[in-house]
This record gives sequence, C-alpha cells and structure tokens, in this order.
Amino acid sequence: MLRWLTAGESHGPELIAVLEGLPSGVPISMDGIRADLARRKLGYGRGSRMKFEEDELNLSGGVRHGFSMGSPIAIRIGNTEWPKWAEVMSPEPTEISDKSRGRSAALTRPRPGHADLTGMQKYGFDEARPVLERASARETAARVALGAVARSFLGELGITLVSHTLSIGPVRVPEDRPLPVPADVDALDADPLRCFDAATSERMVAEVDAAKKDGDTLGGIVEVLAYGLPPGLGSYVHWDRRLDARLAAALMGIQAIKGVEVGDGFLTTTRRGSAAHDELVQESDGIARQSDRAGGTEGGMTTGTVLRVRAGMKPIATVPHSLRTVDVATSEAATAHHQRSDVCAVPASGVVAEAMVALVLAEAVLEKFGGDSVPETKRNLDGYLAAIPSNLRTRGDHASSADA
Ligand SMILES: Cc1cc2nc3c(=O)[nH]c(=O)nc-3n(C[C@H](O)[C@H](O)[C@H](O)COP(=O)(O)O)c2cc1C
Ligand SMILES: C=C(O[C@@H]1CC(C(=O)O)=C[C@@H](OP(=O)(O)O)[C@H]1O)C(=O)O
Repeated sequence: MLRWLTAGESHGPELIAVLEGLPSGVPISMDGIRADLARRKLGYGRGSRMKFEEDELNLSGGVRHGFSMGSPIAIRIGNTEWPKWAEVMSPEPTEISDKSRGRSAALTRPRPGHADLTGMQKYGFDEARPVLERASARETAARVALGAVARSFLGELGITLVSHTLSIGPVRVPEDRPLPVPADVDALDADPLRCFDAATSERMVAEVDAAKKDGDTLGGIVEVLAYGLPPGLGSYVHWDRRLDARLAAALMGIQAIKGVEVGDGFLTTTRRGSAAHDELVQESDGIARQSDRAGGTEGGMTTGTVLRVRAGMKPIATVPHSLRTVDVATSEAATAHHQRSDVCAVPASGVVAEAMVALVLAEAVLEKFGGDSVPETKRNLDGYLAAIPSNLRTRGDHASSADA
C-alpha cells in the first residue's frame, strides 16, 4: 500500500511530505527532485513570487546513498522567504512588530473563486489569512517532490510520463498534432508554456500578454501521458478501484482544476458508437487496437496502450482587475484583496498533474504487483506478463520491465 501526506502553509517555514510504502532500491537523487521543483516554477505568466522564492530541498528520511530503503520517504521544502513571515506565521503567540504590520493586516475582502469566504465560515476565522495559507497552490511543491520519487519507481519498471499544455484560454493545440513522447520532455520544458506545438505556443504567449495588460487572468487544459504501462492496473470490480476514477480524483485534487477527461473524454459523447471505440485486430505480434480514443483504460483498468488524461484549470481567482466582493469587517461593498498573483499557472499545473498521475500509478502498480524491493516488484510484473496466454496478448505486453 502506498500512501502520502503533505503539510505546511504557503508562507510557513517549510512544506513537509511523507511517502509510505515505497519498496527499497528506487533511485532517488536530490538533484532529480530539485529539477522537478524547478519545472513546477516555470511557465510564462507566473507571478513575481516564483522568481524570488526558492525551494530548499531536504531529504530527511527513507533514502540512503541514493536509493530508497523501504522506510517512509520524508521530504522538507524550506521557504527562503520565511524570515519575512516569521512573525505573521509564528506558531507561538507573537507581538507583531512594525516591520510585519503590513503583512499581518486582516484580509477581510474575500476573493471570489478562492477558498477565502467559505474557509472563514467553515473554520471560524474572521479573516482569510489562515485559509489562503493552506488553500494556496504553494502546497503543490510538496506533491511534485513526491511525484518525482513515484516517477523514479515507475521508471524502474519501464513506465514514463509526459505532461504538456493543450490550451491556454481560447488558444488550443490543433487536434491533429502528434502526441509528445518521452524523448520530447526536454523540448517541452524549454517551451515557455510547455506546449508541444511551436506556432500554438507563440499564440499562447500573446494571449497571456493580452490578459496581463488587461489586469486579467487565464486558465487552460493540460494533458498527461503515461507510456509503458502493463494491462490490468486498477479494476472494474468496484467503483473505487477503477483507475480512471482514481486518476480523476487525484487530478481534481489539484487547486483550480475543474474538469477531467480520460482519452477523448467529452468529444467521445458526440460520436456514434461505431466511431467511438478502439477496434481490436489480430496482428502477428498480438492483438492491436486500431485507435486510441479511450485513452488507455477500459473498465477502469489500463489496457497497456498509452494512458492519456486531461485536466482543465479555471482562470486564476486573484484577478488584478479586482472582482467585486464584500468587506466582511464592515459589510460594505469592496473589491477583493490583491497583492500579486499568477496571470496563468497552466504550465505549472501540468507538472503537478504529472506528479499526481505518477503517485496514482505507483500505488496501482504496488497493489497489483506488490514487492518490498524493486527487483521483487519487477519479478512479479514479469511473471504476470509472461503468464498472459498467447491468444490474449496485446501488442507490447511482452516488453517486460527487464527492458527498462
Ligand atoms: C500551480 C498553481 C498556481 C496557482 N496560482 C494562483 C495564484 O497565483 N493566485 C490565485 O488566486 N490562485 C492560484 N491558483 C489557484 C488557487 O490555489 C485555487 O483557485 C484556490 O485554492 C481555490 O481552489 P479551487 O479553485 O479548486 O476552488 C494556483 C493553482 C495552481 C495549481
Ligand atoms: C507560491 C506558489 O504559488 C502561489 C499560489 C497561490 C494560490 O493562491 O494558489 C497564490 C500565489 O501566492 P501569493 O498570493 O503569495 O503571491 C502563488 O505564488 C507556488 O506555486 O509555489
């Protein structure tokens, strides 16, 4: 069983993440995790905070000499801005000195679209600071660090993930563009919007510039692909074991994600059945699907073809051209509080989505194949693939983890 938790506030001293249930022998490098943390901060349209704040990575449990030991992985991500917030976010009752007076001003003008107002109602606060500190997507740094570990485990089994930006606001990659493959990851990360289509990326940059100029914000859609999966992760036997359901929940659990699609998703609903599914044909090297409309799952299980899921992000709620709200201290009409914000965080959301998919897949792999060490998990996976009768084999099933 794989489980994970994160803790920590946006302007707290550090974020903390724990991953329990990972086998021994997974290569884990500080540089590898740092590289993913850096990817999460990229993306045209991110706010000024991404430039001055640094993620200070500490690995404080579960890893020795570059490999997991089977014990819980404990990760701390220190926040270099903490000294400025030490009084405002002090865990002990503290006098607020003049230098922190501005930062500690009560946030009584809740932002529509953020957690501010409902969070105050629910947890009994008279201002939004304690709400936004945890609702903030700063927390996604902790998930990305865990995702880097999960990805490394999957990599040992020959499973590779790719994420990319499909749309920003109304600007979308044309449907007929080929899917990026693992070899394209560096090029994707080098693109300002993590978009695989250069012409669309240019239009996306212009769209972000236009929104920024208007004091506005943007959302969009990201896609995560997983290559090298075996058939049969997840199950049809119970709703909460369906892999597509678990992926949807994990993606919806990312701040500001409001829609999830598996494969062709909503587009499929516009097709007739005869043009909606992936027909099976016997080839010399196994049964082959003639298309990939389903996105790599049938009956809540991986089919062994490329997994393809999408997450739709709403526009950032902290709109510089502030939205109407109520000052809950006076009940007067007001504009929502705004200090600074991202104009668009869709590229970063792709990296977070990749991390969430990696965690769900790592969990599903361990459920099916178990193993307390990577070699044991590999043996179990290879044994399963080898035992699939030849008449049931789909193309690619034989590519065992030994090839990873
Ligand atoms: C990577 C990332 C960056 C974000 N940056 C901001 C931001 O700068 N300002 C903001 O208001 N919301 C931002 N959000 C979205 C809010 O965290 C989110 O809207 C809020 O927590 C309320 O949750 P909900 O949108 O799911 O209802 C960001 C989300 C992600 C995933
Ligand atoms: C700090 C991060 O993202 C933050 C997520 C966020 C929000 O409301 O979700 C609001 C912004 O923070 P602030 O309001 O302090 O400028 C973003 O910078 C991060 O991703 O590391």
